[in-house]
Amino acid sequence: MQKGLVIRSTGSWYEIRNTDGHIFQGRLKGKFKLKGLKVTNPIAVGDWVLFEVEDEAENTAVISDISPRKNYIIRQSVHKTAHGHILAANLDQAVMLATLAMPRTSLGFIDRFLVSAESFRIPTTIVFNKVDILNDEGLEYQQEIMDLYQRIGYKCLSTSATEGEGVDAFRQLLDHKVTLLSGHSGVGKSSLVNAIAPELNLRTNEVSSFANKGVHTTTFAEMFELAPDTYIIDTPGIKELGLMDTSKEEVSHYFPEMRDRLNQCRFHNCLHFNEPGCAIKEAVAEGEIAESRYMSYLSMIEGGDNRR
Ligand SMILES: Nc1nc2c(ncn2[C@@H]2O[C@H](COP(=O)(O)OP(=O)(O)OP(=O)(O)O)[C@@H](O)[C@H]2O)c(=O)[nH]1
Ligand SMILES: [Zn+2]
Repeated sequence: MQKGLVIRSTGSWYEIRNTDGHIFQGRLKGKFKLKGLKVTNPIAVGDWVLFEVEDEAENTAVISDISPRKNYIIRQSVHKTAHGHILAANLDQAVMLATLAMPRTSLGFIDRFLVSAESFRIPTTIVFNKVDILNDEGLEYQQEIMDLYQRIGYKCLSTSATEGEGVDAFRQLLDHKVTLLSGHSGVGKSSLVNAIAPELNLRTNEVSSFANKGVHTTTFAEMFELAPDTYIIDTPGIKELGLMDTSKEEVSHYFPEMRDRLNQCRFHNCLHFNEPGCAIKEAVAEGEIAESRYMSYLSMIEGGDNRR
C-alpha cells in the first residue's frame, strides 16, 4: 500500500504521484462512498489517497482509500440540485490574479472571488499584474486599491510578469504550498507562471498520458508541480468559484469587514439593504467600509445567485 497525491482527474482515471515522484494511473476499487457528501466525483485533484500498484509495467493502480480533506472547492451543478462537482481538495491558499491595466479586472470580480474563497475558508492573496504599463495615475489608483484590501486583511502583491517586478515575491508566496491560481483571461497567469517556472510548459506536455486521450478535460482541474512540494491548481473554464448553499443572510459573513459589525445591526436578520439601525450602512457612510465593497455586496444579494 502506498500514499499518493491526485494531480489530475478525468472522472474515471486519477493520476497519482507517490512520495518518490512516480506517476500512476489509478482507478477506484468497486463502489466508493463518501459520507454525507453529494457530489458527482468522489475523488478530486489535491486528494491524498492510499493505493496498490496493479501493473508495474503499465503503472496502473487501484485506489482503496482517501484521506480526510482539510477543505475543498466545489462547483454547483448547473441545475442547482444538491449535487456538486468537487474541483479540488486540500488547498493551502488561493491567488486572485488581477490587473488594473488592460484588460482591467473589475473590483466586483475580485470581490466575488474573495467571497467564494472565504466561504471555502481558503486564504487569498490578490496579485496585481502588469504594473509596468500603469502611468502615474494608474499607480496611485493601484496603491489605493491595495490599501483598501490590505486594511480588510488580504495580502496584496504588485507584479510585472514581463519586467520581472515582484516575481520573486510571487515565487515565495507559492513556495511549499498548494495554490489555486485564478484570474480572468489575459491577466497574465501563463506569463507569471512561466516567469517562475519556465520549464513547466515542457513538463505539462510530458505528463499528458493515455488516461486523458480523447477526454474532454475542461471541467477538471489540473495540478502543476512548480518545485518540490509546490503546486498550482488551474481550473480550466472556471472563472469564479461557486457559492454552495449560501443564503442571503450569510453573504455578509464572507466580507471580513462586515463580519465584525454584524451584531451591531438592530435586526439580527438584517440584510443591510434599507433596514433601520443598520451598522453596515452606517460604516459605509462613515467611510469605514469601502463603497465598492458594499456595492459588490449588494449585487451579490440582489443577483439571485444565492439560495435563500
Ligand atoms: N505589459 C505586460 N504585459 C503582460 C504582463 N503579463 C502578461 N502580459 C501580456 O498579457 C497577455 C496575456 O498574458 P497571458 O499570460 O497569456 O494571460 P493568461 O492569464 O494566461 O490568459 P489566458 O491564457 O487567456 O487564460 C500577453 O500578451 C502577455 O504578454 C505584464 O506583467 N506586463
Ligand atoms: Zn445591517
